[in-house]
Amino acid sequence: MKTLDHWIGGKTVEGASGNHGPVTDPATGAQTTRVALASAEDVDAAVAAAQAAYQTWGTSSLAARTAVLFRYRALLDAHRDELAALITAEHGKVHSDALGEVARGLEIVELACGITTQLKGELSTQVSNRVDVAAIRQPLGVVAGITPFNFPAMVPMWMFPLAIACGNTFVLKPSEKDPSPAIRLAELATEAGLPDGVLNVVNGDKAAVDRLLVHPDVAAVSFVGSTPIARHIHATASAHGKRVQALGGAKNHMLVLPDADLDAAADAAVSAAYGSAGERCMAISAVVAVGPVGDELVAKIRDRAEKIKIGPGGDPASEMGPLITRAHRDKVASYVHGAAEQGAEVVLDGTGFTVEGYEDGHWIGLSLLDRVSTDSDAYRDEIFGPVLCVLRADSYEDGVRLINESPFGNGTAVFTRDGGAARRFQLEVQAGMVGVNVPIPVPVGYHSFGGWKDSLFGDHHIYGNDGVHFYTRGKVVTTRWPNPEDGGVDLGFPKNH
Ligand SMILES: NC(=O)c1ccc[n+]([C@@H]2O[C@H](COP(=O)([O-])OP(=O)(O)OC[C@H]3O[C@@H](n4cnc5c(N)ncnc54)[C@H](O)[C@@H]3O)[C@@H](O)[C@H]2O)c1
Repeated sequence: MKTLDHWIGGKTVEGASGNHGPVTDPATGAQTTRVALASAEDVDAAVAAAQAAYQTWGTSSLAARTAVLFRYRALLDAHRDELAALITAEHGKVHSDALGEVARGLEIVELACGITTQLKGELSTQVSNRVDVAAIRQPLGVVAGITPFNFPAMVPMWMFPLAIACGNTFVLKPSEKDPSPAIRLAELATEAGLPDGVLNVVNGDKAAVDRLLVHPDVAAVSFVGSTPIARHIHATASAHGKRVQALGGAKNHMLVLPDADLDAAADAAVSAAYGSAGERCMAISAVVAVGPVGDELVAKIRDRAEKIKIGPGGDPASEMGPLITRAHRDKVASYVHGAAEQGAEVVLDGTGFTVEGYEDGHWIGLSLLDRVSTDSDAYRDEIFGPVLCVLRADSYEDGVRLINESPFGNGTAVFTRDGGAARRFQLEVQAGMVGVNVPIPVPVGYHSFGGWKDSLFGDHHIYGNDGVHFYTRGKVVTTRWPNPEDGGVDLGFPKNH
């Protein structure tokens, strides 16, 4: 069995606590790895390494940082398959989804290479009185990143490449359920020439996070995970004077208007609801069908969903893998059973499903629930599994009201051919990311990623321009140059200008 330790100061470090937790292969249910669970002492060692590295990295040139990031990008590119295999082995998602995850993470590394241009600052020269005003952005120091299990490579890559491009050093605490990709990302960063201590990984659970949140040398915390933990992280780290961005959970809706292309809407609903077994913060988990199209849409979704092949992520024939843990699988199943008791029509029931030869895996099939009550737990809670709820609305207004009543506000989409309705939806819906005729509106390019309401605590979305602002702070330097007789330059404008 593999043992996974911490990565501190550019090398593997065994935990002082000696405590370990299990990592299982979700397809077999068998433990494959024992992962170190950090004590406060281990966290302190990682923060100390990051703080020491910051003394030089924080003032290194933008060109030097960018050069490392370019080399890192090339190394990651060469290790796509290896990283994807690590993801599949511990998370369970199918290899093609794991490759897609690595590709998305790589995009952010590329953005980090380019985004350092935003750090060049602005200068305004008030030549008349020999005053220069320079607005610059500087790094914060040591940043802690705490990440969820569902994108064990991509979410860390949303954070540390940009944070270190901005001159910070980083301590990452990945999910204890699938920690190997994060350790590999750190090893490759060292191989690319990142100085020791700039990126550190402490493995562990709540105890490690508790220490990071109060550590006096941690300047900022980036968190991605569930809403209750995001709320707690934001409150605790803020109370200890840290800058915090905490992205939470979601219940993403898709509004299907009567004029929509129903085949396109059904394709989108199926890929967005059941892709990666629904373990995505951008998964569509509620479709709101407006007017008479509901029955036809449900039939189209059912026909497509029934064809999805479920199996081990490493099998190229599999289109959907298992869930992360057995306990999570059982919880998802209980939502399906509860919805039926609370009046939903169960069109597809994925509970009780198993894969021959892999009976101990964390399997569940696809569930499709129609006419779900807005009071039911299946509708109100984030299920984070392959369960799609369908609701009916009488009108566009009725549908948008329903969506806006959700406490979550991560992503949402509308399917329609009516440009006016689409535009109205973009403006009226309460969510951080909105799609028109697209299943999952994940921003790319220099745009940032983040939600509204209970899907985000803190002011900044992640990566993109918001990321640069989060990982830096502004400083304005005003300089009055000496009098001409002291060697200054006076271009002859009135002295009182
Ligand atoms: N908004 C987004 O961009 C986004 C992206 C991906 C995942 N998510 C959300 O993440 C969740 C799934 O991931 P998860 O189950 O790993 O989330 P989680 O909240 O259980 O765990 C996230 C991280 O917090 C740590 N943690 C857990 N409990 C803690 C506690 N009590 N105190 C301190 N730290 C604690 C975990 O070790 C992990 O590193 C879903 O809710 C999903 O929507 C959100």
